[in-house]
Amino acid sequence: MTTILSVKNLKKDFNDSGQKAVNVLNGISFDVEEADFIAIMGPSGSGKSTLLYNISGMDQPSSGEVVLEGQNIGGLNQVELADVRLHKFGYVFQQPHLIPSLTVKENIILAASIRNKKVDSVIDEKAKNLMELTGINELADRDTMSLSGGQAQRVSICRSFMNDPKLVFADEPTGSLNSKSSEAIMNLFVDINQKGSTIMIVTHDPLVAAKANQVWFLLDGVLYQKERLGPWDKSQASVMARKNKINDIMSEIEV
Ligand SMILES: Nc1ncnc2c1ncn2[C@@H]1O[C@H](COP(=O)(O)OP(=O)(O)OP(=O)(O)O)[C@@H](O)[C@H]1O
Repeated sequence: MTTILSVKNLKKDFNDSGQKAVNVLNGISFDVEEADFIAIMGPSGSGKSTLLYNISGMDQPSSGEVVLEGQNIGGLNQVELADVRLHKFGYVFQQPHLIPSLTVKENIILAASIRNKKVDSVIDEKAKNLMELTGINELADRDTMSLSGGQAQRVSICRSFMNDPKLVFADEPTGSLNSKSSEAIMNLFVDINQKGSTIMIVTHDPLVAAKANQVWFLLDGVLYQKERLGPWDKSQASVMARKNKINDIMSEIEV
């Protein structure tokens, strides 16, 4: 197994206008291995999104280390960090944040085109393959304002995979979708993970978390429990067993 990301004694405090510091992450350590698919769960306010932002270069931890492929990204300047975000990480948020004046395909290739300074055939081919994989190739020239929530989220997933990210971070990617679209998006993540991508996803939904290989539970800013679920198996019995296991742990920590 190859470790991609190593997090050591990560702490995050927020200081609100001179008031007492709020300790949100209280010393979290873990390793993420290549092709892991990790769901992060925990009660509201336990620090899930804060953890995701602080390990993905979107925010600066108060202390501790985030080591990506042997490099401590805390030691990077803003330009170097932006480079890591652009080339090594992919992001999917609850809201897809697409650019309304661009088509589906233009949204997908924008960052890659800026990086390469032109739209070359490699970028074009890559976008086509991703649209094919996510089932939106027929929407390539569509105005993004006319997309359903599930379609828009597929566009944002394609966009996040254009740079072949080492690690994809997703914060409640199904949070604004109905259950059918949510399941389709999660099946897509399973598919992508089975092709070798490494994924960390924050969710409140046990059915969403059930598709991951591991579920990590946060409580009061510490990693309370890591549960290995193993490879995804879509049989009804397996789905129910995974969901029940997750619910049991959640009810234990939500008391
Ligand atoms: N920028 C900030 N300034 C001050 N406090 C913050 C900031 N961001 C988050 N917090 C606080 O940190 C705590 C954890 O927030 P976070 O959003 O990480 O929790 P969460 O587990 O993702 O919650 P939820 O499930 O409700 O989305 C909360 O008490 C929140 O108010």
